[in-house]
Amino acid sequence: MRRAHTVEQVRSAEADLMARLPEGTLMQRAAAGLAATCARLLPRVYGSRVLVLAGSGDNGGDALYAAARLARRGARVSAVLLSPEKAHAAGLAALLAAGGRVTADQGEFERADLVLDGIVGIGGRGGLRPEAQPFAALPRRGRVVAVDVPSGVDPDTGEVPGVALRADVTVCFGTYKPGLLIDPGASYAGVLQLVGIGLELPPAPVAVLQHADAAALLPLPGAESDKYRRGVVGVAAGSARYPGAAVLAVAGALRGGAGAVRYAGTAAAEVVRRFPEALVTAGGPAEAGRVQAWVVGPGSGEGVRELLPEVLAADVPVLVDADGLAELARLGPDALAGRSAPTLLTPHTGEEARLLAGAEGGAPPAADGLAAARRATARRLAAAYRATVLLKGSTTVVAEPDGTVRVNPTGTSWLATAGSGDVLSGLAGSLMAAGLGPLDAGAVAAHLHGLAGRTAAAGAPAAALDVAEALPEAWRTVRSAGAGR
Ligand SMILES: NC(=O)C1=CN([C@@H]2O[C@H](COP(=O)(O)OP(=O)(O)OC[C@H]3O[C@@H](n4cnc5c(N)ncnc54)[C@H](OP(=O)(O)O)[C@@H]3O)[C@@H](O)[C@H]2O)[C@@H](O)CC1
Ligand SMILES: Nc1ncnc2c1ncn2[C@@H]1O[C@H](COP(=O)(O)OP(=O)(O)O)[C@@H](O)[C@H]1O
Ligand SMILES: [K+]
Repeated sequence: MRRAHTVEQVRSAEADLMARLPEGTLMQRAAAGLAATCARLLPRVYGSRVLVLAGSGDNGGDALYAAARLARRGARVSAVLLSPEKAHAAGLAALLAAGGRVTADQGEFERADLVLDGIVGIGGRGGLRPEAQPFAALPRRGRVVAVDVPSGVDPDTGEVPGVALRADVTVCFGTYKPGLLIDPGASYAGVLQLVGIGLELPPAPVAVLQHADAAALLPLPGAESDKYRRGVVGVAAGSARYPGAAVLAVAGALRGGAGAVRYAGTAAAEVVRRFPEALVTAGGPAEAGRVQAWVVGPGSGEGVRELLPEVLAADVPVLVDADGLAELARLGPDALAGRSAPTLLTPHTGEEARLLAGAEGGAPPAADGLAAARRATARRLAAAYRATVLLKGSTTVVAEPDGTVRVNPTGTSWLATAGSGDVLSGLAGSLMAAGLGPLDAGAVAAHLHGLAGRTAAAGAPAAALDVAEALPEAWRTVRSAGAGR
């Protein structure tokens, strides 16, 4: 699991540790790890051109000390001081003593084999200041290594409020920061490299599943399993007008680990024609038979008005998507008040805006603003509805009402294709029926769905059904990393 901590948590852990260690120890640990990564990125250190962009704080100090280490190994290092009078004095002295020099020539950025972005780290607020902005637009020959955080990215939220410097690699200290894992910030961070500096940290508020974590959560049949014990998922989706959504949700549900898929609704004929293994009824959910979780809403159309309350009244986990979310926004959070089983809501930002308006009153907030602050708004929505929220889009965020967040970076923008969300709902509902809680089900579903999107697209457009058909391959990829399960 990749775990991320907030700036406040990092500062507090840092203060505890610094009180016990000689001054400067942490910065030396950080600089040593940073220099080692830089050395690995260069074909050889001796003779390489390294440029340091150093801001006014300890982030600049880390970069200057690391550069001094590279200079001692023969690198040709220069430093641009963005606030010369406030540059980290000891770090600068170390660099100069190792043969580095100060420059004001921005052209060195383009000629460098490696650039160290030490402009600003976890002390940064707002985008790059004017004196640093030109670097973001310059062509580059070498690689840019961000120190702790790409400068201009909000470390806690991943927001990029102005201009930020795009990195090829980010070397972060002590723990990942949420802004490195959540878009748009994540897309500026490149490859992440964690350097341990000995911090003792509290439980992480944000985590990202790795393949092995997802593998450990996958519901696998045991020797004694039968289809009912594996869990049965019910899908109440589609309508005469939108039968395809039912087919796609069932396609996802069949690849989610439940032992059987029941479908209830007016698209029963289309579903069974495409998937003879589905157990279908053209009636309502009450006629479907027992299930361990319901998926409701994709393509349900106006019928959702009767459907949603009926499904929500069932004492099993329920996933609400698409038209179900529009209806829930109309009813407001009270519609979930009587439920004791988990509820998982799977909005994109447009649906999220309507749900927030349904809870908080007023007009729906602008979707652009919600997309830029994904962690905060997913948590706000989860708290308002007291339900787990899976916010779709570039990096999917799964948030619990208590504020716990998992983010998923496995997806690709090729998934932005009609119907791929229906596949995701079927998949996540199936995982809930197989026994996963809503946070795990949402995170594992997003993980598998993202991988399947990559396999299905592989550089060319993929249709939603292709994504569903690539899910078994995603399971195998995840399981092969899960050490023999
Ligand atoms: N925590 C740890 O465990 C360890 C932390 N370590 C390192 O320390 C780093 C944090 O250092 P830090 O606290 O000195 O803050 P930092 O990010 O350098 O900013 C400093 C100043 O920059 C300014 N500024 C603000 N916004 C700006 C902007 N947008 N663009 C430009 N400038 C901006 C503002 O000053 P101002 O100019 O406003 O006076 C602010 O006070 C951390 O990221 C890690 O690298 C490691 O050494 C070891 C252990
Ligand atoms: N830019 C993107 N990067 C990664 N994944 C994306 C992006 N845009 C959309 N997706 C994913 O594609 C799926 C689209 O779902 P949704 O918007 O509900 O579409 P539909 O309603 O047509 O099925 C979601 O899983 C979402 O996370
Ligand atoms: K930085």
